[in-house]
This record gives sequence, C-alpha cells and structure tokens, in this order.
Amino acid sequence: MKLVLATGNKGKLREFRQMCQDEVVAFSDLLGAFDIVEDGATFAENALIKARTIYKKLKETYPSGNYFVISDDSGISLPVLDGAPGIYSARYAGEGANDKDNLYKLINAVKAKGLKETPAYYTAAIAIVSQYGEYVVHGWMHGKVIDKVRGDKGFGYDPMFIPSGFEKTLGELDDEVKSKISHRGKALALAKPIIQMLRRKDIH
Ligand SMILES: O=c1[nH]c(=O)c2ncn([C@@H]3O[C@H](COP(=O)(O)OP(=O)(O)OP(=O)(O)O)[C@@H](O)[C@H]3O)c2[nH]1
Ligand SMILES: [Mg+2]
Repeated sequence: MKLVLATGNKGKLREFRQMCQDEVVAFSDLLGAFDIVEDGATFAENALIKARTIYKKLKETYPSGNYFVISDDSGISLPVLDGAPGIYSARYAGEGANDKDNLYKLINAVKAKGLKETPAYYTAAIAIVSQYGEYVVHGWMHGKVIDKVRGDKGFGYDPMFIPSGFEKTLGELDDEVKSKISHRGKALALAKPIIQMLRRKDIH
C-alpha cells in the first residue's frame, strides 16, 4: 500500500521522508502539481481538505490503486499577536508570499511590539484519508521567536525560532534534532500506529 503525501512543500516532504521508514510518494509524482484551496477554519480542517482532495483525485486517476493519503497543515502562533499568523502562516505576507517574505514580516511584527523575543509555538495537524476511514492527529512545539535570522537549515520561520530548552534556532539545528522535538515529529508519532493499523487491514 502506497503512502502518498498531499503536500507541495519541499521542506515537509524532506522531513516526512526522514521520519518515516516507509516509502513516501509526493502526490505531484502521481497527479502532477496543483494548488489546493485551504479554506478551513482550523489546522485539522485544512489538513482534511488537502488529504481528501488528493485521495479523491487518486481514486479517479488510479481506480484500482492501493494507497492512503497523509497531509500536514501547520503554522506558527505568537500569543503576543493573538495567535497570528496561525493557520495563515503560509500566506502571512499575502497570497503568493514566499518563506522569506513571511519570515521578515513576522520579524517586523515582533520588532513593532518593541520586543527582542517573545513566546511562540508551532502546531501541526496530520490527516490520514484511506478506504477504511479518516483520522487527524496533532503535535505542538513550544519555544520563542527572536527579532533576527540565525542559520539556514529547516524552512519557513525556523531561522527565528528557538525551541524550549535550546539556545540555537531551528535554522542552526540539524533536521534530526528538529524531528525529535517538532510539532510534525510529535504528530507523526501519533500517526504511526494508525499507519500500521491501515497496513494490517490491507494484509488481512
Ligand atoms: O519554519 C517552519 N518550520 C516548520 O516546521 C513549519 N511548519 C509549518 N510552517 C509554516 O507554516 C506554513 C504551513 O502552511 P501549510 O500547512 O498550508 O503548508 P504549505 O502551504 O507550505 O504546503 P502544503 O502542505 O499546504 O502543500 C509553512 O509554509 C511555514 O510557513 C513551518 N515553518
Ligand atoms: Mg498550504
């Protein structure tokens, strides 16, 4: 049974591949690349929208295929900004904004509050859509953001985010370290038993 990832984000794909023993196929390799409208009100709703869209298209394109779809909707929230950018993290600096635009907009928002650092947390909702049912799990990573960029690892807001208990930003820490403590890593740890269950169902 194929595990198809419903994301167009290369950073997420890299992290999923590193964290899953199973082979992970990007949906664009099977269906070509396209955008999905994420108009849900929560991370969970958006994750389900993405996974359902890809599952439906796969069923239309490969009716006898054997697969399940996994998606990730995630973002960073700052209590000092009433939880922004939250579910709008990918388009914080506007539709079509890239990671750098979003990163510098958030740095400027922190500075505009007269702060050098402030608490922040990442949320990830992972949805799994399969012929047996739909599942959603969550993970969080708490820490703080600073008013500057440090390091070039990770993606998105990582160069300004310092996880609790660390001195370095995620831009300075290796992917292996990030995976152990990240919102995505924690959500995936909860998703793994579901994935195993789906594989067992597939066998019997
Ligand atoms: O520095 C970061 N490290 C992370 O670990 C992380 N996780 C999420 N984010 C931010 O939140 C948006 C998600 O939005 P999002 O879930 O809609 O994803 P996306 O649009 O990039 O891809 P897709 O999966 O929807 O295709 C992303 O673009 C990033 O800006 C992160 N930033
Ligand atoms: Mg998105």
